Amino acid sequence: MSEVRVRDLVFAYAGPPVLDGIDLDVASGSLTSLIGPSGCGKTTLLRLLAGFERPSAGQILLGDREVAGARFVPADRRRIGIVPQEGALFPHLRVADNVGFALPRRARDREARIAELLDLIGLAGYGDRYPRELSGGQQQRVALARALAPRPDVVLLDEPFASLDASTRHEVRREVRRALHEEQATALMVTHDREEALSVADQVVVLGGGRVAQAGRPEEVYRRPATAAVATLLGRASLLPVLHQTATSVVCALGEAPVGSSAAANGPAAVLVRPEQVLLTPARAGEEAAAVVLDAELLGPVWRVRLQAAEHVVEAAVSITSAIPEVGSRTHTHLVGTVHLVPAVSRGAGES
Ligand SMILES: Nc1ncnc2c1ncn2[C@@H]1O[C@H](COP(=O)(O)OP(=O)(O)OP(=O)(O)O)[C@@H](O)[C@H]1O
Repeated sequence: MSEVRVRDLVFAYAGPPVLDGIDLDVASGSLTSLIGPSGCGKTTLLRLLAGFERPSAGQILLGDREVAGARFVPADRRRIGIVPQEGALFPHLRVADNVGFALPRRARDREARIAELLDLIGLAGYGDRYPRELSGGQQQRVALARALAPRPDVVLLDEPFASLDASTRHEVRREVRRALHEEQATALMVTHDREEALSVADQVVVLGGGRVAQAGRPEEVYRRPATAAVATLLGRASLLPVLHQTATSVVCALGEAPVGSSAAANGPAAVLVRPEQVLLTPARAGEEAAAVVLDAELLGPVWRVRLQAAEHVVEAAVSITSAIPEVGSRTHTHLVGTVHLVPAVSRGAGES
């Protein structure tokens, strides 16, 4: 499998550029998830990588091979495997023939490769079935096997789990990740789902405004987002003004916390507070406290508690095993661990 390199890629359909200077690296044998607001150009970028569109400017390299730039290699000569959202299998072909579709009919190792892939996706023995006899999750695994069969240089997955229900989704994405790793596939996956983007990938790339807003390891982009927009795209977040700052700590409406990192070295900053960082201690009768409980919503393992702290509404995640904070009650707040600072945006713009 090859690494993918994209340099200063520009693309426009008819009006202004949808992609306006994309730089991207995907290491050989790794999985990158691509996430961004709706309409930011994720699918367009996949189409450019696949060779379905020609860039207006810039370069795409698969390994050492330039496929777009000074020259243009068409889609059928790029050695790229594609896993679309759903409905990708040929309904009239059995599972084995779907998997072997891109393998030459007379190839000596055709049957062995099909068997190997069915085994890889946990569907050994399903080769004689038709797609309609499989569940949605099994169909998506077959679509992956079909994309991997000819040992492509790169695999592109366009929201491959979007049509699956929540419980199947978890299992199928774990399976797909394992299969991609076992095949040492270089893969790029578009997703709308922040949890999916963070949980399956070696690298998360966030698109916004036609460019790469941030690229990094999942934990890095979640914990140390470059901007308020990246922070809120990847998880629940409150962005609070800095009330006071020393060399090592900040004070905000929820109290004081040490600063762990900052993406706002050159200007005004906001404090990024994730719900899981906010610890609540109910105030005793008559005691002054920083926040008032507005409401609480059960999400399963945690309560999502909304608090009013000064003029800000802030979210806290309270474990189901703790006491439920009473609506209207006052509570002390404590920030767990260090906080990260992002460049301040106009009020309300980055809150979720
Ligand atoms: N064939 C097309 N012709 C003209 N404009 C298009 C075409 N396809 C997409 N666009 C526009 O290009 C922009 C990017 O679309 P794209 O589908 O790549 O975004 P996306 O990030 O994948 O969106 P979503 O998350 O909603 O699937 C959008 O504004 C879209 O309306």
